[in-house]
Amino acid sequence: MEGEARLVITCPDRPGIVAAVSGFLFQSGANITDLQQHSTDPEGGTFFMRVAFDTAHLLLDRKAFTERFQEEVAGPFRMAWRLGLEKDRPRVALLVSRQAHALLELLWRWRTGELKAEIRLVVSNHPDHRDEVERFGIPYHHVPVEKGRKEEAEERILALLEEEKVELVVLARYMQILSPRFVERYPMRIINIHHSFLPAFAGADPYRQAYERGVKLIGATAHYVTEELDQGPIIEQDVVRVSHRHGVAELRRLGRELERAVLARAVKWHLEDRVLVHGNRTVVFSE
Ligand SMILES: Nc1nc2c(c(=O)[nH]1)N[C@@H](CN(C=O)c1ccc(C(=O)N[C@@H](CCC(=O)O)C(=O)O)cc1)CN2
Repeated sequence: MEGEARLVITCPDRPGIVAAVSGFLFQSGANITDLQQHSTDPEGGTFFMRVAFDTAHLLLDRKAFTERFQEEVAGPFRMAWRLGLEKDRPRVALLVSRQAHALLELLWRWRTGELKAEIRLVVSNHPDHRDEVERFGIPYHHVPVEKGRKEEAEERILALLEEEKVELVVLARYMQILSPRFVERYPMRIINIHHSFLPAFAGADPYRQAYERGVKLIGATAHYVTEELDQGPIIEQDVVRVSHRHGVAELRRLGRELERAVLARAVKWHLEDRVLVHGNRTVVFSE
């Protein structure tokens, strides 16, 4: 629904949370269209909820709604929460290196309206994809990463992200390890597609690792980026069967299909406020 709002909540589990939230929304004249919840342990665990509702009334006074919710519900239940509106368009940057399949998948899904975001720029350490990106009407910034001068390159990228007030960074096969300084600027707001079924084959060239191991499944993993390479909270994964008949090139071809779909689903769910992080795990509320 174009006019939908969603409250996303994390709090200590206890009786009465759903009643308090749904009661508040009822009193506010809102009609709940979807409500999903999860508790890590009803006896003193952590409670997660995503409730979607119409916003006809909310558009009248978003400030008053949020102030009242904080005072009447979030404060008493010690909730961490956020309010997202379907009409919001988070500002997104896409980073890419040589391989463009994941980038182009995101651009196509953005163009068709599936990804409800404002893609403000594409940044790459290679010049290869300028023409394709500019055909989508999106600025392309080539920021080469010279050996031993990664910090300078990151400074340039961070300046571009800040200038565009970027809220989400997507690594669409961007093959540079981000420094702790970069990562801490965007906590749980950098999504990477790793080309293996993590935790198997973290690091570089996972398809060759998979071939040499003789696996019968290969996969792709979309995760939030943390300082530790490929260790961040997993958002989405998928696999495909392979066999002795597949060489490394064929594994890469089959893997690219997975990478495109897995990253697109992860970005879509993040944009729709469906992903909550708890430690190094995620709670993902389904479509
Ligand atoms: N801080 C983080 N940065 C990045 C992560 C991450 O999880 N944390 N994921 C990677 C993506 N990636 C695998 O999915 C990956 C990218 C790059 C490398 C790597 O060894 N890069 C070398 C340079 C290689 C080159 O120049 O071609 C390096 O950065 O020194 C390993 C894994 C993205 N960043």
